[in-house]
Amino acid sequence: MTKIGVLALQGAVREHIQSLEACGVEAVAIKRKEELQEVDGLILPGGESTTMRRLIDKYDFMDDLKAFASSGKPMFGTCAGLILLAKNIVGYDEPHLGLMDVTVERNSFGRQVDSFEADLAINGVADNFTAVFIRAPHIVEAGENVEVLSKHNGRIVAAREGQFLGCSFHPELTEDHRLTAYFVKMVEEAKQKQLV
Ligand SMILES: NC(=O)CC[C@H](N)C(=O)O
Repeated sequence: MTKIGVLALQGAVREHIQSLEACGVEAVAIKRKEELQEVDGLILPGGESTTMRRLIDKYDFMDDLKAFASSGKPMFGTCAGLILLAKNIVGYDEPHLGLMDVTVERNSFGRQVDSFEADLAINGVADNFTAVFIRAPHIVEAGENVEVLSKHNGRIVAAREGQFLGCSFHPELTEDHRLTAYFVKMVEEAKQKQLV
């Protein structure tokens, strides 16, 4: 059975686990780097990217997360998780994981509006997806191999580059599991390829 991990250092872990289970796969909270070996794909949840980065360093996850990516297994970064995945972060000299060819800007929907909902069209996923944004980043620039999946008010809020999927919002906070299901499919396809 396909098994997907959710990095459980901080942030919205339980809701992602429930969403994955609703999609019919086994889901595990990853608290130790050794546990990465058990899973076929990984979700980096929303939360606070600077805190998550601190915990990645504290629990010595960095090399193992990069090795996970090098093995070709899919990774899905949501909100703070997208910031962790990005190769460039506006205002920072260094990225965190630096895996996905996008530039992101943190807290980029204005300070007055901490959170809001928007109906999005997401390519290959849904025509009408209610997305919850919480102090969300957006993708300022996407590399040539990045497929833009969704925009909100002209700003890129979901994208895919091969094994990497990222979104600005929190897909785990509603009962709509279609974006999680899209990631599950990515993981199943990658797993299939490795078996052949
Ligand atoms: N909901 C979220 O994940 C917010 C992300 C947070 N603003 C950050 O920069 O890490």
